[in-house]
Amino acid sequence: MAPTAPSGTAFSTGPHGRSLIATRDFTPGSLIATFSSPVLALPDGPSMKTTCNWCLRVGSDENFDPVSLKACTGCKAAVYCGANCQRAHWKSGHKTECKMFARIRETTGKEWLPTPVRALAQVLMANDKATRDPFDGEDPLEGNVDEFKADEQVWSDFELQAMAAMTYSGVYMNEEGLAVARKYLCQIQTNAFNRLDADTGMSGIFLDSALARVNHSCVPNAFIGFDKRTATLRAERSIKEGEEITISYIENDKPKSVRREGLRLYHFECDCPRCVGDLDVYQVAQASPVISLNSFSLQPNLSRIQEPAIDRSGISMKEIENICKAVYEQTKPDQDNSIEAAQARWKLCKPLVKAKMWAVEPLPTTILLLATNWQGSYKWVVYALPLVCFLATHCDPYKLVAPFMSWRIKGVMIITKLLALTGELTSSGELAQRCTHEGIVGVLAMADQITMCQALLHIVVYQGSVGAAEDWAVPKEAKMMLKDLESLPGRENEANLVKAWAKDPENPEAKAFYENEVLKPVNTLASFAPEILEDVLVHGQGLVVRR
Ligand SMILES: C[S@@+](CC[C@H](N)C(=O)[O-])C[C@H]1O[C@@H](n2cnc3c(N)ncnc32)[C@H](O)[C@@H]1O
Repeated sequence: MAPTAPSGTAFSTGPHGRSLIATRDFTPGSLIATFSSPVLALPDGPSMKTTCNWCLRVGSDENFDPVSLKACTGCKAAVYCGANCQRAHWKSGHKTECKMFARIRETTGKEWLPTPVRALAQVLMANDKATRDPFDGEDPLEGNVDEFKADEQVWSDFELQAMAAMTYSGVYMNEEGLAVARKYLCQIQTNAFNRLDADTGMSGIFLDSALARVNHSCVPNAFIGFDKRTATLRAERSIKEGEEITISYIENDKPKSVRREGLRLYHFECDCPRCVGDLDVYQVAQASPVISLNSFSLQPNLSRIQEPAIDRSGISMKEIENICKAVYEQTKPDQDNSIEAAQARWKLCKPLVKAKMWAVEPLPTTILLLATNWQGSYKWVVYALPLVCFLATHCDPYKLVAPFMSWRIKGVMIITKLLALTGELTSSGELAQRCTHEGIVGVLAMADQITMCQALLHIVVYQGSVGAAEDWAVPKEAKMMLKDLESLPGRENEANLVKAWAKDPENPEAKAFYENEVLKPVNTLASFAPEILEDVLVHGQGLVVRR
């Protein structure tokens, strides 16, 4: 049973092997296809107890829409958000997997398996065509087996994983069986997507044999989103009929050597324009065909994206690569977001700071980690606001030019939530006690923070409607917050002005209103970020009072 190409697309073959091409035009943000019957869809091993093992919803309290999870009474290892999911998983293979997990607990005391081992065990134990054909059928998944074989370390890791999966699943072990199991692991590694949950950061793997035909580019024209057991493929920019559809398999805003390392297990040398020209994020952004979509965003000044205020003269791509390497060596494996770690990273990033190349990694991640740290701190939370305003105006629009990308939408939502907090602190008179930065206190005292929140929520709702799944939690939450704010008594006038702007943002009056009431305070707050970072990360003595 070979996979079929979704409507609006066709399979083809080209220089990068089999591929998916568009058979009609797609506009930026539009849905190309959904993939709801994956061959494999499972949470990462350690997340097995916190994620529904069928629909992959996360049961965390931090979620906007939390779910309670119940363990399977047989193995107690898999958990589900309801009886329907449990039944569906049972029918699709948990019946045999359940016995396997019970055996594992008896013999090892463990309640989960490493993700590739569990995925492989599921394939080995499956006896349905839908699961076996993608691996063994007429038109099997690419596995790059010979290339994997040439990598001694990976090949011996695969041997261990294959033996574990064969032992746990009770599949008879011999040399031939081991070779087959290793081939399956190569196919899983080559074709399964890391299913990152946009809201919780939890991950797992997702393998669909039609989606697996999509090749990689570091300047892709499409992107994948995940929602429960469904993957959605959307256009990141306009795609014309006949054009190959590409996605990025890795974080494509990193320097070339880091991208290469990320692609190592896919066994090809990327020949996209970003790699061939060794372009940085600013150069890629400058050439982006979706710059104009930013007119309804926090960076509506399109010339800032076309001609960024950076000074590339004092820093080479080689130096950027070296900074990246040094920072990653320091932070791996568990991205430490302490002040001390940020100070060490900041020191390494100094040439990027000097060049004002704020959007070049690892600078934005360094700022983000600090902002995330501060958001959870009573003492520092107010100072997180200038940092997230800075990220949304000076980093994100260059890293991801399309304003409907989930990362950009989330950045705007974080600003909104921090403004909701500072708004309360301002009206209770507490802000000046919580924040010694006179500039921040002054801007917030002058600003109408409710109006700012309303405008930002409109951006979240609109951009969410362009490029996200209808029931993605972030725009859903934004809609509810917007409704609450719009019903505040005595603010009808302000609410109407925001609504008029959201309806017709190009209207000169509406534009002036947005610039004065929203962009000006956001940009002023953002302008404090470099000095705050310098105070904390270089002088390390807390913040000095600034006007
Ligand atoms: C998920 S598969 C994509 C479909 C694949 N081309 C096929 O024929 O099945 C990933 C593999 O496709 C190939 N591939 C993907 N993107 C590529 C690119 N930009 N250049 C060369 N090969 C690529 C590599 O062999 C990679 O390991």
